[in-house]
Amino acid sequence: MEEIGFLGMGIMGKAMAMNLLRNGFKVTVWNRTLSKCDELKEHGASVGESPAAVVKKCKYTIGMLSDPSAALSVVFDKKGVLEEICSGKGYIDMSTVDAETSSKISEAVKEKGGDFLEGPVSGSKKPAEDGQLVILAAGEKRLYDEILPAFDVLGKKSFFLGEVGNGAKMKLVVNMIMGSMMNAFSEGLVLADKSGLSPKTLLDVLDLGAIANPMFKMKGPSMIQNSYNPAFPLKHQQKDMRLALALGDENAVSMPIAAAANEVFKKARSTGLGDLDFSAVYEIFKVTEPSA
Ligand SMILES: NC(=O)C1=CN([C@@H]2O[C@H](COP(=O)(O)OP(=O)(O)OC[C@H]3O[C@@H](n4cnc5c(N)ncnc54)[C@H](OP(=O)(O)O)[C@@H]3O)[C@@H](O)[C@H]2O)C=CC1
Ligand SMILES: O=CC(=O)O
Repeated sequence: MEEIGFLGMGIMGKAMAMNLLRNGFKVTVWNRTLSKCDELKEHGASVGESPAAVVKKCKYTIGMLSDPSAALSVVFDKKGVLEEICSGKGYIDMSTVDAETSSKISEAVKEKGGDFLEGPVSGSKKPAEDGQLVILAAGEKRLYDEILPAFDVLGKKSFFLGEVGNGAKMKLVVNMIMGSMMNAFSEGLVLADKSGLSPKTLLDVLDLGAIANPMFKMKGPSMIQNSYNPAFPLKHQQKDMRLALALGDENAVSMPIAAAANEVFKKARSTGLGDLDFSAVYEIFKVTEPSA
């Protein structure tokens, strides 16, 4: 397969690029904070000096950026993707963004003759390291077919969902549910504790019943030890709730549960928990109001 460019060496980008390298792909990486490319370089990656330089060198370039403004910035800014994208090249944005952001990027790339695919992923740091992501692609089907060998390394399953925006929307729906679940889970852990039950026993009970799931199983034990090493940063989960609520607004869908969960994530961000794992929202539920 052709050399792959990779923009964004955050938690996910680094794990994904490393995985491609491990599986024999030639990879050229770029990150705004250049030092985050060092480890990749030690494992055989080349380093590009700008997104434009990476796109110039590679037939396919993947972006994995924090949010809509970062995703737009690497494409539209000086020395961005648009300066070098052209016919015969493809840009694949795997960041979690809204459909409007994705469409803006798609239109600009297509105007230059390039192909565009969105491919947000479900699954966190560990699935990214293990090539077990779920890829929610949409956009140019030809590019999807061409990039599939790389997707097969990055993920356990890829979906092609049709027109640009459908991948973004699917990802936001999934993360809206996940964020609401994390709030309910946190509330339950606190309720168990305050009513004299063992949170650890609650985890065991949950894991044997109909609402057992990998997220409770993976996050629960570290949460009850107040440990929130970031796999999925809380600030990104709050961004996803915000974007999902906007999607609800557009479609006149009432979302009281997600809206309440978003408020708690906002509170967590405002108290300095944004860079911790999203499970740190548990800390907000633990705070007891002073009695009158
Ligand atoms: N972590 C997870 O479990 C998952 C995350 N996602 C999504 O994947 C995306 C990346 O997440 P994750 O890796 O965790 O995030 P990180 O915060 O670890 O990394 C964010 C990346 O975006 C870059 N960035 C931020 N702002 C800009 C900017 N203005 N210009 C250029 N680059 C910028 C950062 O560069 P710098 O190093 O210079 O700050 C960094 O490379 C997000 O959209 C997230 O919602 C999806 C599934 C799971
Ligand atoms: O977006 C986060 C995830 O775990 O999926």
